[in-house]
Amino acid sequence: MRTSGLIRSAMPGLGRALAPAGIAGVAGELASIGLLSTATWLLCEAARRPSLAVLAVAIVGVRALALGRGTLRYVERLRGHDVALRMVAGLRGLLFGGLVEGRARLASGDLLSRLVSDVDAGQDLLVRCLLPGITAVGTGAAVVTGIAVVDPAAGLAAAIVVLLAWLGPPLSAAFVSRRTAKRLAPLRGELAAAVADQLHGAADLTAAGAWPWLLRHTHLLGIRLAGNEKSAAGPAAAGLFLPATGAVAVLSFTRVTGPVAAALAMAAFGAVGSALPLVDAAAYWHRSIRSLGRVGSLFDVSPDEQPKAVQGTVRTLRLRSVHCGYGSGDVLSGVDLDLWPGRRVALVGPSGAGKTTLLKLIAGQLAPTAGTMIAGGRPVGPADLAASCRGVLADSHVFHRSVRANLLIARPVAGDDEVTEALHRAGLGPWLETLPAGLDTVVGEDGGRLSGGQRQRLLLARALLSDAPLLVLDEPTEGLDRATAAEVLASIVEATHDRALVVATHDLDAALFQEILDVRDGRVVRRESIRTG
Ligand SMILES: Nc1ncnc2c1ncn2[C@@H]1O[C@H](COP(=O)(O)OP(=O)(O)OP(=O)(O)O)[C@@H](O)[C@H]1O
Repeated sequence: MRTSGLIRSAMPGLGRALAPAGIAGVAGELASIGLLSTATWLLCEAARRPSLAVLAVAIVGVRALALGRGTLRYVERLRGHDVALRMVAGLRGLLFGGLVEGRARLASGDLLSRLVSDVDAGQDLLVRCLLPGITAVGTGAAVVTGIAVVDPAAGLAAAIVVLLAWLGPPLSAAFVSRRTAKRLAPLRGELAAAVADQLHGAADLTAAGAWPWLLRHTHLLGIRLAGNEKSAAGPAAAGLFLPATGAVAVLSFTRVTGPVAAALAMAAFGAVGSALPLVDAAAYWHRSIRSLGRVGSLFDVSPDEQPKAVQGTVRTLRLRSVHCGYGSGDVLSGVDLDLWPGRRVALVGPSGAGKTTLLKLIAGQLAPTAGTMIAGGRPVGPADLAASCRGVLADSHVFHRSVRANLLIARPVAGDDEVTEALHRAGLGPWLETLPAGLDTVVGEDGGRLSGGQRQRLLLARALLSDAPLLVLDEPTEGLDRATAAEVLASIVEATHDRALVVATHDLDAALFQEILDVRDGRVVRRESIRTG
């Protein structure tokens, strides 16, 4: 999806919503420049000892402008951030809605943290780019017009410097930031990794006496980073001379003299100064547009990946000659598999053979690169499978919430008795009885307060509680002793007699399955059908 379309969908009527903030921004900046000019005029005029009445008007003007400046800036910040936060909320809603409905997908390399910061970049685009842009252009145009009304020659001089300030430093900042961004990002990453190494490996470094080497490496990285950041700040530093240039240009060309000339010079100083935030805006513009482009690309789901009009959920699945991988070549080649309610299939084979990859394909987490996937006589895509399949996979997440909340994610309407039964079936009954807070026990970030085996079985209980017709389990009894593992697996098979079950295991109890697929190097090399009673 294009960035402009993404923004329009996330926040319809953005222009209208942003207008009050833009107007307040320009008015606030004009009040600030008016204050500077009036105060300058007042000081110069006071030296001539005019009547008190003349000065009194200017003094009231200064007070009013000072009050107006603060109030208008407050309104601009309030309105601007309100619109920006609403837009970010809209972007999140759009993205999560798209993910749920299969109109968007996360590429496998998308880290959650990057996704969050990419969405937040929408806020920067409004608050740090668009609003400063509107304020700078509106203020500059209004002040130059004002100066030209008093003295056209001074107006022309001011216009040239203002134009220079609008274009020169921002364009060179955009150019420099584009060039340095390529060097800065890896340098920052390297520095962060070196600092993390020092923190986590402190004991080993001390024991090995390797501190001096790593400290020197970190120090050199810091120096290189500072050097690059300094050159990135060049255009902003050069821009600081421009306001004074504007004032001098007006004083050089104006035909008016005395306090009015000083006031005009200060007005030009302020108008050029109002363009300085454009330097930051230009740097942020590039970054924000790239971030939003990445968010938009998540919506570029090919027609094959979009949910098809399958009637109901996928209950039977036929894979024929399916190939699939992680973007750098196929891991699975030419896999055939048939699933239907009550079908129990075991995947066996050496580590790295492709068992998990096949489970991810069935769960709709990976798209096939070739072959067909048919359900109910129609072709289906990953989104259809994702809606019909639950399971236990290595990257399944445990939420920092209670045991109950972690299970109810699978079926929010389930009662406590069903939740407890699922936990018992997954072999967590004895553990549950030891918990003082029972189902209300909070399990820690990603199940950090659970042992590896307990975490795995909590995920298993969640999958069992769901009413998904397809279940995929990756080593569901890992970490259990043989007797308990056999008991848990038998209980799973009994609980899922009306669904299709695919289990990847290194610890096979053949009697529980109807078909065993031996996977090696991404191919099914042997297929054994077990006759069950
Ligand atoms: N996220 C990934 N990105 C790229 N390659 C991957 C990814 N996950 C797995 N692979 C590769 O795919 C191949 C199959 O891995 P997979 O996890 O499916 O094997 P497995 O049979 O489940 O192994 P194990 O029994 O150890 O879990 C391996 O060569 C692995 O390196």
